[in-house]
Amino acid sequence: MKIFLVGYMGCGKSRMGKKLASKLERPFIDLDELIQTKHQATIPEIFAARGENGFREIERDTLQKSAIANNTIVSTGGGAPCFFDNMEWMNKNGLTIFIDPPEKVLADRLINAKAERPLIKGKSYDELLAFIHEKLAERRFFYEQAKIALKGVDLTVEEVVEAIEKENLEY
Ligand SMILES: Nc1ncnc2c1ncn2[C@@H]1O[C@H](COP(=O)(O)OP(=O)(O)O)[C@@H](O)[C@H]1O
Ligand SMILES: O=C(O)C1=C[C@@H](OP(=O)(O)O)[C@@H](O)[C@H](O)C1
Ligand SMILES: [Mg+2]
Repeated sequence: MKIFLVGYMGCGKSRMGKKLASKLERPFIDLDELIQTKHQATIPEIFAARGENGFREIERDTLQKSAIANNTIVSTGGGAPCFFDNMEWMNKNGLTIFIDPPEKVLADRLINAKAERPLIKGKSYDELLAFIHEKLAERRFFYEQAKIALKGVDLTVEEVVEAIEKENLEY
């Protein structure tokens, strides 16, 4: 089945997805990269041209209508599970994994990776921490619908595989 990595910006979905795909010898797709390729524009350009609502429609269509192959590891964008019926759709179509490090770890990672993320562009460290705190509280409701939740800061790919195997699922 497909495996979907979900969680807040900076939790490591893109990085872990690549590693997991390589470990399991499966194809890998980063949803944001697929969106950028399909639309020949960067995520900030799409936000600027169509607003967040426009981006969310593209995101839903790319997730649900791209015929992503069945055994693919998919790293989603942080907002993907929180709009439309995306979380329900992912749970119906694969195994969902929520990566959940502490808020301060997210802020420490994101402070140097703001430019490509329009929602946090230009924020100071304190503003970023406050923003993460507020948004994560809203988004947790969706992330927690994932089949597997993994806390941990330095999560290894082996720990992710172990958690999947513990579920005793065909994957
Ligand atoms: N376990 C980790 N240890 C150190 N840095 C990490 C870890 N996971 C992610 N990062 C770094 O944090 C930033 C965000 O990671 P990324 O995989 O893009 O997260 P996401 O896709 O969830 O937004 C990147 O610079 C990445 O290299
Ligand atoms: O959390 C969000 O709403 C977003 C997260 C980003 O992906 P990452 O979670 O991979 O940073 C990207 O989809 C876009 O900037 C919006
Ligand atoms: Mg990512």
